[in-house]
Amino acid sequence: MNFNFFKNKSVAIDLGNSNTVVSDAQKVLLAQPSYIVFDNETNAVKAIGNKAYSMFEKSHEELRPVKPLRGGVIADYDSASKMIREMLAQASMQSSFLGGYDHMIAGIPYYTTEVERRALRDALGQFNSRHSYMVYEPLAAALGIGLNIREPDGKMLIDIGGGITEIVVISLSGVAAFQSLKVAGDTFDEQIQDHFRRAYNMAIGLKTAEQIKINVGAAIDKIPDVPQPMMVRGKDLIEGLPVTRAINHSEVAFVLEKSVSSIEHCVVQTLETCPPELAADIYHNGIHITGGSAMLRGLRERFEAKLKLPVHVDPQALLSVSKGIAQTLKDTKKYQGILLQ
Ligand SMILES: Nc1ncnc2c1ncn2[C@@H]1O[C@H](COP(=O)(O)OP(=O)(O)OP(=O)(O)O)[C@@H](O)[C@H]1O
Repeated sequence: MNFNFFKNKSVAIDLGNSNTVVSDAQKVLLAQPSYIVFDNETNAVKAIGNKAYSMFEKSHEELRPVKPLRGGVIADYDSASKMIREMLAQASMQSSFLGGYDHMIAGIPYYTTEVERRALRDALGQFNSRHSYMVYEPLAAALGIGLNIREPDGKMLIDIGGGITEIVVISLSGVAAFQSLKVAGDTFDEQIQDHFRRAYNMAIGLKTAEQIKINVGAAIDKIPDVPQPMMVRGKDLIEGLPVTRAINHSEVAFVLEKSVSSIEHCVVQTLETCPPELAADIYHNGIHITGGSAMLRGLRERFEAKLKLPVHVDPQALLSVSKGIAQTLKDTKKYQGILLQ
């Protein structure tokens, strides 16, 4: 007999704008795009995660693809709840025979309204869990990259995800200064898509725009490892015919300039509003960047040149939040101070 079946399980959920990561205290159980596809007529769930993402922008009227989160928070409650349920099931995190989960901890952006927090709380409430908590994502990310957030030592963390960028100064398990802006990976994709339309009368999908960003995207022109230009396929808006066109990293850097400089501006503002003792710590510790969009080429070099500070990019930028939440699962007593009801 499997005795684990009788033991309550605990689960960490990083419900992101672009990706959802489900883990237990030890390991990642599932990491998939935050997408769900419904049957338009019956409202049944047709696909979630990778499969749903592959159907995006390629479906027909019988299917309804939904991206339930926008700007890092739940925008479509019903779809988000169903997506979480299906993902937990896929991650083999069905509740135990004896009834539900022990702990459920989910990440939430630092800058959220009470209504947005309630949406996540309610989505977790559908499960029978003895304790459910939320934790601010930038604090979880800091834990995930191995920073000691409890000591009286200022640490600046920039989390650039899909829908939101959060810049926080952490000390004594709390946030001493912060800025949040809804400019992140999705904005980059939209700007690339828009550029093709305006400059070349060429329509491309958002998934293609994301591929361009990942393959040849950059935050500056002068980068150490220059990628090969990418051939992009799309549709000519005037003739309606398929066309291809090459794009290189310099052009993408030009397109992303406005968004990247708005993030940079917020980092400067956060440093300006930061108490002097903590600013001195940051000058010593440097800045940590995480979240999937931290992997944009040249971002580190650009921030270092602008801020004259060491900048560390997290090598596991897509997983820092989930690793941090998993750490709080391991010892909920120790982290009680950062767990929100
Ligand atoms: N190599 C890369 N270069 C640039 N961007 C990347 C790269 N890899 C992934 N991304 C982008 O990272 C973003 C997803 O990051 P992440 O999973 O941290 O966000 P999220 O947690 O889902 O979003 P949020 O924190 O806003 O809720 C996407 O926009 C994706 O295109």
